[in-house]
Parts: sequence; C-alpha cells; structure tokens
Amino acid sequence: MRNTAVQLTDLTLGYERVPAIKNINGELLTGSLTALIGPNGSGKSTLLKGIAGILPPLCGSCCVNSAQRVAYLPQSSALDCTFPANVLDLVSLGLWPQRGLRLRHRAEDRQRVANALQAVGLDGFGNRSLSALSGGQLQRALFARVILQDAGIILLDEPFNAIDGSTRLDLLRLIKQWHAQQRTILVVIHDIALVSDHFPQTIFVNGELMAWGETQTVLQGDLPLPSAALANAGRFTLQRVAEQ
Ligand SMILES: Nc1ncnc2c1ncn2[C@@H]1O[C@H](COP(=O)(O)OP(=O)(O)OP(=O)(O)O)[C@@H](O)[C@H]1O
Repeated sequence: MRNTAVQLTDLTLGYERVPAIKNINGELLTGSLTALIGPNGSGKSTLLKGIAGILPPLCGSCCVNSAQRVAYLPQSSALDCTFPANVLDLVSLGLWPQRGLRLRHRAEDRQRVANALQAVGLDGFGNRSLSALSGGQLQRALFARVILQDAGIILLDEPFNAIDGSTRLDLLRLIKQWHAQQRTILVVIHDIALVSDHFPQTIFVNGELMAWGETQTVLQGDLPLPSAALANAGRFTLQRVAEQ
C-alpha cells in the first residue's frame, strides 16, 4: 500500500445487516482529490462512514493506510447545534487525536486554534455559541476543526450544501491547499459543475459502484441525477465500471 491511502475490496456496507452499498472495489491513491457523487440515498454517506471506520463492513474490507490520520466531516445537518458549546470548543476538538480528550491547552495550541479560525475567516468568533452561527459560519468552523486535525486523509460529506458563493470559494481554496499538500481528499458533492471544474477524480455510486476514474471520463453521459444538479454541467456519458 505504498501509494494507496485507502483500499476497498468487495466492500459492502449497510445497516442492521441490510446492504446500502454493495461490492465496492477500488483504491484512493495518496494525494488524490476525488468527488463522490450519486443520487439521494445511493450510499455516498454510508461509504464515507465505512472509510472513516464508523460503520463496520457487512462484507469485504476497507483498509486505510495506518500511517495516516483520518479526518471525517459529517453532513452539518447531522450535528446538534443546540449542544451548549461555542466555536472554540468545536474547533479545539480537532486537537484531541494529538493531545487526548482531557487536553489542557498550551499557548501553542491556542495559537493553532486562532490560526485555524483566521484561515476560515472566523477571526473573533471563538466565543460565539454554535446555535448562533449561520450555516456557512458553521461549515467554516467545521473546516477549522479539520485544519487542526492535520490528517493525511480527509473525508467531507456535502460541505458545499446551503452556503453562499464566497463561502464556497473560501472552502474550495482550503481543499485545494490540502490537495497541494498531498493529502488524500474525498468529498461528497451534488453540484456536478463543481465536480467537473475542480475534482480530478470522481466516484459515482448508486447502491453499487457505477464508475470510478478521471472525472472527465466518468462524466461523459447521462447520470441519473436531478436535472438541477446537471445544470450548466453539459451532458455526460457515464462510463460504467463493467464496460471498462
Ligand atoms: N442509520 C441508518 N439506518 C438505516 N438505514 C440507513 C441509515 N442511514 C442511511 N440509511 C439508508 O442507507 C441508504 C443509503 O443512505 P446514504 O445516507 O448513504 O445515502 P446518500 O447517497 O448519502 O444520500 P443523500 O444524497 O440523500 O445524502 C438509504 O437507503 C438510507 O435510507
């Protein structure tokens, strides 16, 4: 697994022994930037949870390069923002893989948290309660936590949902910085134009693996996605894995 960050072998994942996504084979190369696309309910979040180690395989295996830490950012709608915590609490959690849960912040840690908040444009938001953040501000805070996790493998579930254009650009810039640092990045996205413009690799799932490869090859046909997702993205021919 020298150049392999994640290896999936006949991987089937699901809930209460009912498969949600079946027989996935493939590998994420170290330093790759990959979009994960597919219709609602096609198993994208399930696959991310499997790679993050949150969901054990029903069959097959998911091997993650043990030399690399994994950062997983769930859909922000899955987070309970009524929890009595502020932005500093949330972002500082990114330090626990390195410092442990009972961390006492050193001056160096406080500086790293401040730097991460600055990098996502949330300077001065540290004491703001999570419940008082807008959707875009919450997404920025979650990205600050990912910065602190300093992981080699970064899994992001729909980070561009319900955010405005400038937040989207800022977050995209961060993803590109991580890519330039040779981190391995997998991002669930519904916006096919964004995938086409910014992601070199694409995985397309629909309960099983439909295609995995260069984005322009994968997006060469009619994808069974809502027409809104295809707006401005042209027509694509789907190259099925089975036909390769
Ligand atoms: N906790 C759960 N318990 C039981 N079934 C689940 C659970 N989470 C997801 N599922 C089911 O697994 C299948 C895949 O769901 P998943 O959330 O992975 O899809 P998705 O592609 O991420 O969808 P979306 O684009 O809507 O976020 C769906 O049929 C869903 O109903």
